[in-house]
Amino acid sequence: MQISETRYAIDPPTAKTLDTDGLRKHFHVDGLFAAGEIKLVYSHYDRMIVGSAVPSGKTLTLDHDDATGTAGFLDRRELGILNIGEDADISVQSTIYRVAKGEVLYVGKGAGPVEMSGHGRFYLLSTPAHHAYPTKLITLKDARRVEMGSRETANERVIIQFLHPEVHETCQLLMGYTQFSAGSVWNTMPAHVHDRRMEAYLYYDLDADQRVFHFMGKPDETRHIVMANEEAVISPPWSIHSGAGTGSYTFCWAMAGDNVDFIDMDMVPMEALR
Ligand SMILES: O=C[C@H](O)[C@@H](O)CC(=O)C(=O)O
Ligand SMILES: [Zn+2]
Repeated sequence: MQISETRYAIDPPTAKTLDTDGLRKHFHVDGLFAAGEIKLVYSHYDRMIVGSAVPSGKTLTLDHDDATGTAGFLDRRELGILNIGEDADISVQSTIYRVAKGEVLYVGKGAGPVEMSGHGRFYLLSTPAHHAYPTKLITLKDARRVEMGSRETANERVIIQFLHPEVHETCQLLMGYTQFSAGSVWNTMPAHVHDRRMEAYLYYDLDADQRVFHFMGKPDETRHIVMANEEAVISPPWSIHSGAGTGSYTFCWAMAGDNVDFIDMDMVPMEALR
């Protein structure tokens, strides 16, 4: 079953009036990774769709959703799929891709139905597309690694870039995940914004009894959202997106917008944060 939900784009003056429930209703995404289901959340920020598919040994097909107003889901969209579960198969245009945990399958515009099977836990990200780039399995070996942070500031981590112009060209979807050195728990601090691009995070590989405090908001009007394992959060283009975990975790980041320039960020000086 495919469940679609729409999240409208909230502006900064509205965001600052929201209480905990209001913030969660607009930005926090839970209930993903339900067994036997495809779940999709349609965000009006750059029309990114964030979702999941858990075939649970059967086959789930992503083919159509009324939300896109097209016959086929991928008629005018591209798709990135990250497997956070067991190695599993995805079939696109009669080719079967064996996707291991930590690998990303890019599916280009116009590729048709996507059949997911086995015991994968697939995280789905889709954005509008204007060109058909080839469908490709991107392995850890293909991905680009950028080391950041230090032990002293508890943010020693590696940013592993899968959908990035130097790895595999896409229309607007940029995607990868960040892993930490033992004991490092802070992501994306010093914080940044990029008003040209929105971003979505999925926190995973977090123990069930641990949480990540995810920070959002304009730099001078920050809020936090408490995140459990396998929960996602939508970051508006004007918002910081940073988090600190009470335990170890990995997170998948994905962006869409005007450019595909990963390093195009406006860094926020510490003294500007409030
Ligand atoms: O714009 C880039 C994104 O916020 C993330 O890639 C940041 C990140 O993975 C990190 O600092 O760990
Ligand atoms: Zn960012």
